Amino acid sequence: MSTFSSLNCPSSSSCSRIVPSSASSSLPGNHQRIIVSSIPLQFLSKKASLQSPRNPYRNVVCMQDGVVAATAPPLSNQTYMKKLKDELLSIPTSDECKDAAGFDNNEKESTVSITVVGASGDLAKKKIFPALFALYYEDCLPKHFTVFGYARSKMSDGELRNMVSKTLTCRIDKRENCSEKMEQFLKRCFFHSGQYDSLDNFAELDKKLKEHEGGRISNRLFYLSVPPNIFIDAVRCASSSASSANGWTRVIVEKPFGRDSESSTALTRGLKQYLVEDQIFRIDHYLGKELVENLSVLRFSNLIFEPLWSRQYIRNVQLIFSEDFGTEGRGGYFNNYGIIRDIMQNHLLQILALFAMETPVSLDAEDIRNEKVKVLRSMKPLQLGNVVIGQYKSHTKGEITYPAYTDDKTVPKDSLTPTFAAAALFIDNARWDGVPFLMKAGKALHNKRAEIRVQFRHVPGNLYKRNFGTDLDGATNELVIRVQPDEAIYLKINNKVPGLGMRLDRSNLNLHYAARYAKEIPDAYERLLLDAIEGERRLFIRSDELDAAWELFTPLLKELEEKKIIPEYYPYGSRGPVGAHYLAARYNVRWGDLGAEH
Ligand SMILES: NC(=O)C1=CN([C@@H]2O[C@H](COP(=O)(O)OP(=O)(O)OC[C@H]3O[C@@H](n4cnc5c(N)ncnc54)[C@H](OP(=O)(O)O)[C@@H]3O)[C@@H](O)[C@H]2O)C=CC1
Ligand SMILES: O=C1O[C@H](COP(=O)(O)O)[C@@H](O)[C@H](O)[C@H]1O
Repeated sequence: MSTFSSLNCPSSSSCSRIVPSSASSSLPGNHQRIIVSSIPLQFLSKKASLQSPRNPYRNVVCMQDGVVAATAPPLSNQTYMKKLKDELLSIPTSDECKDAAGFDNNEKESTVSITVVGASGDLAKKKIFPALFALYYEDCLPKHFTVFGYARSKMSDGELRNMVSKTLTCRIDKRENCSEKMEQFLKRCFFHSGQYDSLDNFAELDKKLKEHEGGRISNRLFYLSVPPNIFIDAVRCASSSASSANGWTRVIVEKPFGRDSESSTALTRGLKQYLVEDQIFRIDHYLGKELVENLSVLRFSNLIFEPLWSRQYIRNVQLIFSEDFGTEGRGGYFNNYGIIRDIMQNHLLQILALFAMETPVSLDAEDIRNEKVKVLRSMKPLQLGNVVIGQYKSHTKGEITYPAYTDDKTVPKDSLTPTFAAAALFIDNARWDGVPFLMKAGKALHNKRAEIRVQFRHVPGNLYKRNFGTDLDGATNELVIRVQPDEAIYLKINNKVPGLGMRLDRSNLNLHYAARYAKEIPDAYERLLLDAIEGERRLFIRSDELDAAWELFTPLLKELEEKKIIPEYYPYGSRGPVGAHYLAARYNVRWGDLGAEH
């Protein structure tokens, strides 16, 4: 354990001398600041009156006796520790611990304005406003913040509030002051109607933002929740007419980031005419999901997994996404993209990269993203022969007839767009050579699920071989990380059935989140919005990652379209095309989600 303390500091802002020490010394106002590395937060926070709104990597706690402390994660390098120390020392010594926790030194003088561009749309209503409210409800937003909705639709502030209020919920419903909090939150929400390509309309927005900022340092976050063809216009106008003059300006960009390498490069080039890379936050909401974030913790903070994490012990890895509903309502968008672009090229590939990367130098965003890029660049572009595509067709079950994909009025009757795909990918590096990474994603299947399955090799010279019968594959260990629903991590092991005989069965060592943790899991958008406000880029996609991801998929996507490959049709609500089984069988793999007990 390394402990640091600040010595002889006349005031917090002039504090610059930090020496490693086993104990911290006092600061004016009976406050002390210590940074402790590699100590789980619960040991520090026993006496805590308030824990930082976030995050495991920058925990700042305020203790009742006035001690302000931060934990640094294991693996933190010197640069990270230095940054953390500087940050901690810049926290004002004030009795208002709350203000100090997690926010920057200028909290009292600065504001954050969040503008949701496309505020009248589906994503804004469904995800963005509710996530912002949840952050407010949890006291995670800075003291001075304003939310602006921006869209072409005409709406008054009251109408926006009315629209937003319909989708707000109190995630932690035991709190009594929920409706009061909603009222307070809605009072911070405003609307400005304007065109996405109008410098004047954004200048009007700027004027309104300034009125709310009241002369404080202004930090501005624009969330582009509009169709992709509008991204560049909106960024041009926001950056030219409504950038912050004295604080930061950041832009969250929603997927799709293009539809192939060329269009993605053009989009990046377009954005970079007006923004630098550090201002662009490309969101992939799967990176904000609790169990995806936990992947690195599981792997790098437990001795038992990392030594097994290679071709030596792992037979195959499966990344599975399924939804039990079709593209209802989004057919117009979906038909131009298809499931490979919608889910595989981003969500599943991001999970794969996190899963397979080498240990990063530190938990800094750049170190993690560097490792992810290396994985992506070590992969071979996908071959048509390693892919199966499908499309759902109508199916009648009892009284109910479920529609075919092409029954959607916004989808052409002869559409070949895949709503299902399975693929085998390979990473050409020393750790993963020859290990199939199988992906499967589909809409209108029999269940809704996202999971990672790791199937281990056979036990060499297994003494209990004869107890397993002929199905040796069925007896190998499997680690399942269920991202959703009903989050869980379980490991399938072989176990002796209690009794006088020697019968083995398969059991699960099961970490079931609902049973283990009382706290509800935050929505991915909450985590990502807070990260963007805090300038934490770890969970956002860097442009070179995006380029590498498109390079893997673009040749295949072109070939599918040029050759007009016909998808295998599967009934709505089924387990998908049988072709997916043949693809897996080619690599001696069985899909783990389709077994008798999974
Ligand atoms: N909805 C979802 O679940 C998800 C969406 N996304 C992405 O997020 C972004 C927003 O999605 P979503 O809210 O569904 O999109 P919408 O189609 O609902 O569009 C959002 C808003 O943009 C404006 N708009 C729509 N079409 C046009 C157009 N052709 N020209 C100008 N303005 C238009 C409309 O506002 P107005 O007319 O008032 O200006 C609309 O309310 C998209 O990039 C989408 O791909 C990503 C993941 C999931
Ligand atoms: O990005 C997308 O994700 C959703 C699934 O997200 P989830 O968090 O509900 O699992 C998917 O329905 C949509 O097609 C896709 O664009």
